[in-house]
Amino acid sequence: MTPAARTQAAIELLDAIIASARDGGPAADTLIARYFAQRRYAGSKDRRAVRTHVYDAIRSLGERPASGRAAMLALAKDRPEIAETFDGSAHGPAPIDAKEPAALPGVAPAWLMDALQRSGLDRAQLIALLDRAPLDIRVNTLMGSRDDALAMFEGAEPIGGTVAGLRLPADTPVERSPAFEGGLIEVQDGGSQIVTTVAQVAPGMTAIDLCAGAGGKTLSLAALMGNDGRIVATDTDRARLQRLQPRADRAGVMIVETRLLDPGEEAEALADLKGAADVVLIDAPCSGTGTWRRNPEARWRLTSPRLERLVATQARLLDLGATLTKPGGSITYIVCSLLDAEGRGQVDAFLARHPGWVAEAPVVGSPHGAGARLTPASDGTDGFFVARLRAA
Ligand SMILES: C[S@@+](CC[C@H](N)C(=O)[O-])C[C@H]1O[C@@H](n2cnc3c(N)ncnc32)[C@H](O)[C@@H]1O
Repeated sequence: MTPAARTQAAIELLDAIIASARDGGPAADTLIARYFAQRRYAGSKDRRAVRTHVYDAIRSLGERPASGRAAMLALAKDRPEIAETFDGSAHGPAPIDAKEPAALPGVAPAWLMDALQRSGLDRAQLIALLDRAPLDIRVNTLMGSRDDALAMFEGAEPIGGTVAGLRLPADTPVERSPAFEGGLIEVQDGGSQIVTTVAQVAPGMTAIDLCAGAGGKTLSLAALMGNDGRIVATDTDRARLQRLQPRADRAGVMIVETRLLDPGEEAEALADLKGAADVVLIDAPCSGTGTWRRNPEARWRLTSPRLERLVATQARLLDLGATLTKPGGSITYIVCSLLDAEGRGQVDAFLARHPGWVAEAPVVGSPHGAGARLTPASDGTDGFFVARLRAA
């Protein structure tokens, strides 16, 4: 592909990503994969270059742009080599008209910037939300040690604050490595590993991972429990939950059972586990403002009504967690968002609704309200809020 054709491809992809963000369609990565699956003539260098254009544009624009062309015009303003590709050639974009509007640079939509600033993030922390995420893995201590894995990956470095985390050079082909195929490692952000330790699970416990998804944190819990005890992993998303068991098998995890929940009828499906859990982990569905490093277009998707629905679901899941916890047991509440409505405020509201419960300050990240927070700027991880709650 010529440089102009690469710019045109980025414009087309950005049009699809903008529409998908507006209409609740697939993620940018999925759309990029589909686009190139239909264009086999594009080589790996073309694909990489187009992808870089697309993500550079997404990262640089806070508000959802009007079109892919407006987004690429914004990039072209500071990058003469991109401006030159608007050359009207056969497969390239039409020349730039001086009066054409370009999208405006920014970190996030104005309403979200306000909400994040009110949640205590300063400008440097806001900008760091859009850094490029590093490649982190968790060593499965059921299969081997961190030193075993260190020896298998050139340039690997332990992640501070984790017991089994390693940071790898970008582009390390992790999923094709023998360590991955043999279950010694999983791809997992260092922050995810750190917040899971707040649950303080131990061998022999009964844990409920209420929003287990495909099991990233479930497998962490199982390793921390030494594969001894019981973990009930639940979710309302069948496709995600179905991915958990094969991952558990690969990781040698024997103590997990999965249970699919119907939205709104979670309590009925868990009636037999009332008061049974030493630990309930609630890795709640959230706006994902802490994971923009990986999904920067997510900030074009979020709306205020969607955030309100998420906050209501989180409150309902916390109340359900309280019924599942045994006397003296605890809830660990996690969101990969830095909005107080989903974190600090959510926990304050829980404590007000449940006078018998107290918050125990987690010893990770920085204290934030009754919990703690990790941020890309301060911790070099995705952004998280985590709190540990116990029936007094
Ligand atoms: C942040 S993700 C969980 C990620 C997962 N724990 C991990 O570490 O990979 C939140 C999950 O909550 C699930 N969820 C949404 N509503 C739910 C509900 N009412 N009950 C249980 N899970 C729900 C979503 O399907 C999603 O998988």
